Amino acid sequence: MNIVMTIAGSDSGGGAGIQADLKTFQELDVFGTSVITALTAQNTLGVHGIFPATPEFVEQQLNAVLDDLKVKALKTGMLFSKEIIERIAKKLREQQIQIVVDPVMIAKGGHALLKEDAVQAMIKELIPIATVVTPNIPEAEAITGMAIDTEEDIKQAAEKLLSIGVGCVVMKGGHMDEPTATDRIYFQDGSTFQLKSKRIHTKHTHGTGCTFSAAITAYLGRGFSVKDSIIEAKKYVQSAIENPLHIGNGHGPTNHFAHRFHSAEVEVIE
Ligand SMILES: Nc1ncnc2c1ncn2[C@@H]1O[C@H](COP(=O)(O)OP(=O)(O)OP(=O)(O)O)[C@@H](O)[C@H]1O
Ligand SMILES: Cc1ncc(COP(=O)(O)O)c(N)n1
Repeated sequence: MNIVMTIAGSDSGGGAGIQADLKTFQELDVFGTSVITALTAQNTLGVHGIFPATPEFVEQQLNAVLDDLKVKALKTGMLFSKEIIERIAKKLREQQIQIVVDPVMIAKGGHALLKEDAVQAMIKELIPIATVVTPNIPEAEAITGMAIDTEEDIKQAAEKLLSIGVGCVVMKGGHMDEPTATDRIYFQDGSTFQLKSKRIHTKHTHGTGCTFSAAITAYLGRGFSVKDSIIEAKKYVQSAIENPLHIGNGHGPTNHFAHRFHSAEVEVIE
């Protein structure tokens, strides 16, 4: 059995964070373990409160899992503070685990999930040891300090991220004003490709980023290449967005059952 891990925040509403990650892991046939950085009181309408774990307790969870279980790949999501990032990075530097960093900063409803002073710690400590980083456009802007409006801006921002040391950058296009949902992928060796799918006009996109990065992690844990993991993860998230569950009164969650009966079309452009 392939074991993977998520280091993220809990979403009581079940749509994002740890809950989205573990559902994705289960659906994609890997054994999911978790390190919870913070509890959020949250539903599809927004975040009502955050109760962070102490950095010491985050480290205790991480040690408990890693001392016993052979984790092949892991993802990080909501990390909340610089102290938590520093603890996690110190431990992960000693491990041989493929790391997917989803640099979660702000929830769909606008609530901050990462303290402002933690962005620098993410850049210095975590991104350099990551296999893949998956920023959306606002996150890429916060990390690189540049405004991103055009395709050329996306390429330049990706190059800045690669210069920090990460192996592969997935610039997610969910926030771009484009008729398709296009993700642009850049590798250290200069190779690049795009993943294009139909843009779904829906408000039910709570947890799309979490689901996508968890799916990449699941496929890495199963031994897929980085490129194939990203392609398969895009298919999983596309079918989860195309078949919304229509639950809750706000931004409803992605549908983790969808891939069982619906295979989504994703165009790979080399
Ligand atoms: N409306 C949409 N239709 C189709 N695909 C979408 C749509 N919105 C986002 N995606 C896809 O979902 C994945 C996640 O991208 P997105 O930009 O939503 O991440 P995110 O903003 O980090 O998500 P979250 O807000 O959940 O953290 C990407 O593959 C993106 O292309
Ligand atoms: C615990 C947690 N982690 C991540 C997100 C981001 O997801 P979204 O941007 O869809 O709100 C969230 N809302 N809550």
